[in-house]
Amino acid sequence: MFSPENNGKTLLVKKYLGAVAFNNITRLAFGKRFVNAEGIIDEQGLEFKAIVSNGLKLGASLAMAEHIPWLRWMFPLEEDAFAKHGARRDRLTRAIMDEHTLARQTSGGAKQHFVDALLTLQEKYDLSEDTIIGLLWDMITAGMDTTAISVEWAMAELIKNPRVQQKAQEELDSVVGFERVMTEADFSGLPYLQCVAKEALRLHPPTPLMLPHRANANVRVGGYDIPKGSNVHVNVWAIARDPAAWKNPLEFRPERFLEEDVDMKGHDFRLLPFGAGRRVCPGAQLGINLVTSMLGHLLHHFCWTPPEGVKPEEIDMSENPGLVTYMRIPLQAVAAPRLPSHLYKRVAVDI
Ligand code: HEM
Repeated sequence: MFSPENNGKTLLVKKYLGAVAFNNITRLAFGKRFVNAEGIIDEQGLEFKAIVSNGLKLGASLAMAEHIPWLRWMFPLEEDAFAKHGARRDRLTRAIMDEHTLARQTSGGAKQHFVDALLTLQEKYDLSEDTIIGLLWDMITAGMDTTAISVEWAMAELIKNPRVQQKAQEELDSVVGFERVMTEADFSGLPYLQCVAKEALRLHPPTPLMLPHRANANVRVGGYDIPKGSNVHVNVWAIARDPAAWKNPLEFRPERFLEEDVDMKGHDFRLLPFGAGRRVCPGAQLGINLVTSMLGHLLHHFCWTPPEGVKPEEIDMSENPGLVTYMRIPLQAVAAPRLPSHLYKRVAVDI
């Protein structure tokens, strides 16, 4: 993002967010960056990306067949394609798992990545290899797009609302300053930034209908009879915009959460971007941290404005319908650096 050729240029924001979210999740799950310091993706990374996008494609066809039964004939279950996809995914994951097992054997200790945690606990909890592969891919598919989408919507709101952007930047400047970059340890001193992330997740939950739940008994909820076996979707998007629950619900105003601390991890039913109950998102806190971290870095490092000739209020905020809700028109913006140049260099990290 910070390179002379990007100066004053209109950037497709999601291209960068996708790359960061990909790195975040692969580092957490596998302790691996598949992208080098020059932004070049290696062979394993290309295979990884291809598997992710193929999985999304197959998942979408499955969802269609599942939810619109009378259209099922149009989306025949491609069993062959699923089997091939599974085999490809397992091959790559096994290779990475073997690398980790070897590394643990040679170093004598366990590295702190999700794959190491699972492999170290394999015997104790009787986890099969298939279960470990399944858990790793749950984390990857559930954690990558959700975080990138949330940040894209948040950035659109921040460009539409320069007052909020400036206020978040002033907080970052006073807490982090101009001589270093933000770290997770700064979060507790950045309450406004945290409220910005929360307000973005209120107005733009990336999974607006959560995940489908199936009623395992006949129940009555809010006066509606739900027969056993029904698929139930909870519209958390609509609840978070309900004027009966929120003052000026359509306004992007992070201050509302400084005035009233509303839980967003399943305890306050007005705000449920991560769902609630037994199947609540297990990655909620990680998701919040990743979104806060991406937003903090983007705001500390750059001032964001719409492309030349576009007014902030003209940014298209319509949604692309789907299980996960992308912006229909991907956000484009201009990023002006605001820190000394040495703070934009990539730093090698021990992963
Ligand atoms: C902003 C980021 C995220 C949002 C908004 C989000 C939202 C959600 C929602 C709404 C559900 C369904 C809950 C329900 O139906 O009750 C869910 C499930 C899940 N999420 Fe997340 N998520 C995020 C990030 C993550 C991350 C980072 C991970 C893991 C690394 C993760 C892992 C999962 C898993 C494994 C499930 C399925 C849980 C189950 O079915 O028992 N999520 N998420």
